[in-house]
Amino acid sequence: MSKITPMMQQYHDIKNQYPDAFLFFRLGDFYELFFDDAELAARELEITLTRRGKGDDAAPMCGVPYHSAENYIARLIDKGYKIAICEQVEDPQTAKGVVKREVIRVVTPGTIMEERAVTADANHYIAALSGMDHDRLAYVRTDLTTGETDGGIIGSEVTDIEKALLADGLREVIFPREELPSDWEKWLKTAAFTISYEENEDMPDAYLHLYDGSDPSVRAAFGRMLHYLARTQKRSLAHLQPLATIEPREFLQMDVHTRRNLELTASLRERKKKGSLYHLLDDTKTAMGSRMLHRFLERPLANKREVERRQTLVHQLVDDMLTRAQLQDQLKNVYDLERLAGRVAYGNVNARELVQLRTSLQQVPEIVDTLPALGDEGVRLTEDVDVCEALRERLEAALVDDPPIAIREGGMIRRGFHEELDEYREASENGKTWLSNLEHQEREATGIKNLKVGYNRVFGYYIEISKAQLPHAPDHFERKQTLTNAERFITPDLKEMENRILEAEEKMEQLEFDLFKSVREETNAYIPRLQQLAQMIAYVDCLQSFAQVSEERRFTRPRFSEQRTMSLVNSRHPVVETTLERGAYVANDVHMDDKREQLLITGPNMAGKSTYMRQIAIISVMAQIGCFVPADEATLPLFDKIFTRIGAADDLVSGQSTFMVEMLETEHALKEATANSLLLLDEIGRGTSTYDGMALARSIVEYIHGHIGAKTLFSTHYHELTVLEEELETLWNVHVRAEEEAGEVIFLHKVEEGRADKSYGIHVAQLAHLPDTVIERARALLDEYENVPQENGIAHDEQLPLFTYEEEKKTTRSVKKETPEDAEVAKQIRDMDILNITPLEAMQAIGNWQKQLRSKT
Ligand SMILES: Nc1ncnc2c1ncn2[C@@H]1O[C@H](COP(=O)(O)OP(=O)(O)OP(=O)(O)O)[C@@H](O)[C@H]1O
Repeated sequence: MSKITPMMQQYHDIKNQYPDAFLFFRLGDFYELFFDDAELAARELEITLTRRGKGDDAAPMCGVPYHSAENYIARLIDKGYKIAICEQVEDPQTAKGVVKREVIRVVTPGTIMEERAVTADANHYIAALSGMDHDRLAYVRTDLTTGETDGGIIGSEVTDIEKALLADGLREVIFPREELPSDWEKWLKTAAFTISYEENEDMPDAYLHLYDGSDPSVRAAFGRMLHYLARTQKRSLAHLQPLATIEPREFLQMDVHTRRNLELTASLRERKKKGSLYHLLDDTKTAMGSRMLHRFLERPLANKREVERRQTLVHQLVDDMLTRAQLQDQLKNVYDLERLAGRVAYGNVNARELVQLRTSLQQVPEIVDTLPALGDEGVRLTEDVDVCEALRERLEAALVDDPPIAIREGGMIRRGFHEELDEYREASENGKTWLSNLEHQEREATGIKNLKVGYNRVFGYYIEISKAQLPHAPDHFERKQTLTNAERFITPDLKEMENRILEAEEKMEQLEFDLFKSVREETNAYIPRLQQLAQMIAYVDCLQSFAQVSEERRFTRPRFSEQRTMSLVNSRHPVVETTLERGAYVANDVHMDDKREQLLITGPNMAGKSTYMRQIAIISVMAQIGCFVPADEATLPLFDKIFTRIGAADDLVSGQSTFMVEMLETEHALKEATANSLLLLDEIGRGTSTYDGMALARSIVEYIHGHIGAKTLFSTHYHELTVLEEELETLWNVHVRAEEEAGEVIFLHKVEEGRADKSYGIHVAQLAHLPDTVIERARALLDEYENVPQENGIAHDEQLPLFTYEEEKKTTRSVKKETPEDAEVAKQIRDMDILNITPLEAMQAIGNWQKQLRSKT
């Protein structure tokens, strides 16, 4: 380190302060990265790695041009990295020694503001936690682009955190640097967000007004957030909004699996908006409206008054098509006020964006005038909003209609706004007129027809004469530059005018920039009012979208039942319906009340059991966000929680056995559900042996019946369970009907009372084109099983022997005698600890058993 240059010393000093970020070190027109940063960035960004210096001291280096840095930064952020941006903070021309450099901002996944890195219709959250050592944990969540902040108290288990925080768009979480509970460590390893640390959790004085609650943990989490933001952003956070305390009881609670399973905001397989309920309901006209809809879906309400408030407006908007159309037109001209306000606070808004703000404000009075047509609720929305008229007028007076993006090159400020500016402008324009007259005059005076007046950066204004005409050049022309075919001259008058023009232009640009900054400052003072306006507009946009979609798709206004009755006539799954031809979806009724709390659903594979269950949950969610629902008539309980145990698509990733996950989720549901909850359990117990599975399924149903009383839909292939209807008072059998015609199964998708008479597994296998030999053999076996005489006296259908242990033993013996190889394989299967093996190990084990069994023939 002895020969280290002062600049590299400066680099190391700064880098040491930002060990967990790429240091973008400004050197002239480039940001350079060195050492490990350089090697990693070169790999991640696929840019060339070079070296600075020679021999052993040579430092690996790579760089990106500063004018395209935003792009590279966005790519690194996307991969979860942080970037400390280190600028030259003094003029290199006048600096003594090494130019002074400072980190002006640390860009992190949760704090990036740049337009290209944020999605218009999604929030991007950064969260902070506090109170890890207690059994209650506080969180605060902020979207820095819009300034929205919420928070509250949750339990300290991973599932609690997931429920509160793991919305789509969580990009970064700030922790204190202390021991974390061990199950957290495991969870964090698979986390899709960036982890950051901040120790200080004292609420900074400047922000005290943002939290008016009294909870010390929430205050601490908010303090942690603010310190982290201050440390990384190093600028005003004036656009942060007061913290909205989230009271879980006010909302319909769903865990992460449930939200994913129901495909509320993203499709299950591809995790895309398309195919989700969000996509279906989103006919919003503004990005703010679209983001609010997303938040509605993440947190449906459990507060009836609030739901009905939304419903009332949606109802009005459905009925009053004219007002709806008017609002839609008005909303189309409203830009993203929330993010514009954020950029104003951040000091990186440009004149074009302020014009967008102005255009939006010009729409507001019309929207405010339209809303009262929607009755009392419409009027209520217009109360307390400030239409920011003075700001609108100021922006109208100050800014031209189509300003450039650059803010230092003039062309932004309207004539008549500022006297001095107008004078400079006039001077510059007069000068230009003088110049264009000059060309004409000199042509006349000299008789040179192709004489030209031109401008270049090096020589300024000049008069150009072609070589052939040179002899006619008058004496007072001073020669300045010689080209191949022409000669360029200046005159004293020309130079004087040039000075006047350039001086005026330089002053003009500086003055325009100053004026722009002062207008931006003035806008700053309106931020809270703009945010409030943005909320109102987003709300109206969201509800008009509900109304539009409800009308187009023939949704109906649901009523809420105090008696916890659910009665749906001709209900549909709104998303599946759109994937089928018009009219192909089979609508179904649902009836549940306090005498009919659990429905046991049987029916063949592919009949539509899962769809029916999801449909009920989705309709409940739609009702609780204030939207109409896909049914002819709908009465619903106001649920407090929804639990689902459907499918296993995500389970493989977590490394846990599918059955274990199923049991963990069931445990969670049984512990948390109340009589006001909705439970969807799809084929519980199918992941273990028939005997085990059926026993578990039965005891779970009994438990829900006896201890919880939640509205429950339970689908099963264990037809034996249908006898429960006789034992459990509030449990009823329903089935999805299918018919057999000429050996083919026809799915009717119709849900009817009573149990299914038959399973159609082999038909479905046939539909899936399994080899004919397999199908025929299966049919023969089925016949054989079905014809085994019944001994144990249980009332059951034709399919039962397949699932009865005693029968299985019997039939197995009748088919083939057990060999020593069979016994050995059976022992290995019995001894296997399936909770502690990977899917790959399971595959290998099956492969071995196959080998053993095949070797005996
Ligand atoms: N009501 C309906 N009307 C029309 N088509 C439907 C209806 N319900 C389901 N379907 C169609 O049937 C397919 C299978 O439905 P679903 O997955 O719900 O069956 P399932 O009974 O749960 O099957 P499995 O027991 O194999 O899981 C769906 O993808 C859908 O295309």
